Amino acid sequence: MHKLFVVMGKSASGKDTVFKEITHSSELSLKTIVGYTTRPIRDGEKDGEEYFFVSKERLSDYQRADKVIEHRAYDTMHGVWDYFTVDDGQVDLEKGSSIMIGTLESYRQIRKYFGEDRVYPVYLEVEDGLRLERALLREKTQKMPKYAELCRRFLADEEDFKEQYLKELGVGKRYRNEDSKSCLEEIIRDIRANMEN
Ligand SMILES: Nc1ncnc2c1ncn2[C@@H]1O[C@H](COP(=O)(O)OP(=O)(O)OP(=O)(O)O)[C@@H](O)[C@H]1O
Repeated sequence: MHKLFVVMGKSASGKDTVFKEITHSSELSLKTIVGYTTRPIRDGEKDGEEYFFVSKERLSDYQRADKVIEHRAYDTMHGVWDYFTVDDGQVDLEKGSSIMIGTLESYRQIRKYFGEDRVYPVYLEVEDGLRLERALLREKTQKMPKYAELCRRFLADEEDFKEQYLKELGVGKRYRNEDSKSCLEEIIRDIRANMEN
C-alpha cells in the first residue's frame, strides 16, 4: 500500500538532513512533498527545496480555494510565521509513496486527512544538549543569527512534543539521530518494509 512518510522531530533534530539523504538516495523511490511557509528564507536555503517561501497573501488565496491540507501558525520573535501543506497535486497516494517533513501537529492533521493506515511517522530524537549544540552551531553560520528565536523554539518543543501527545498519536518508534549513518540505515529499512505492506 502506498504511504505518506512524515519526518518529524524537535528543532535541529536533523529533519532536513535526513530528508535530503533519503530523497537523494536511489534506494527508495519516494515522491517528495515540499511544504509552504511564510517565514523568510534562510541563507543557504532554496525556494522549492526546503519549503516554498510564499507571502501571507498566497496563503489566503489557498485558504479561499480550500486547498490547505494542514496549517500551523507560530508567533515568533519576528511575527507570525505560517507553515502549511497544500493540495497542489504533489500528494497522490494512488500513484506512489511520498515523504515530507512535518511537525506533530501537522502529522495529526495529515493523518486525519489521509487516514491512519496511509501515514507513517519517522520521529527523530537527539539528546537535548547535543541538539542545542547543533542548533547553535547552525545558527552561528547565518549572516544574521536569530538566537532568541532559537531559544524560543527549543522551549516550545518541550510542549509541542510532549510524551502524552506522541502516545496519543501512536508515535512509538524513535529514530535516534546521534550517528547519522546508523539512523539513516534504520529509517530506510523501515520505510522499505512499510511500503511493502
Ligand atoms: N547525525 C548528525 N550528526 C551531526 N550533525 C547533524 C546530524 N544530523 C543533523 N546534523 C546537523 O544539525 C543541524 C540541524 O540539522 P537539520 O537542519 O537537519 O535539523 P532540522 O530538524 O531540520 O532543524 P529545524 O527544524 O530547526 O529546521 C544541522 O547543522 C545539521 O548539519
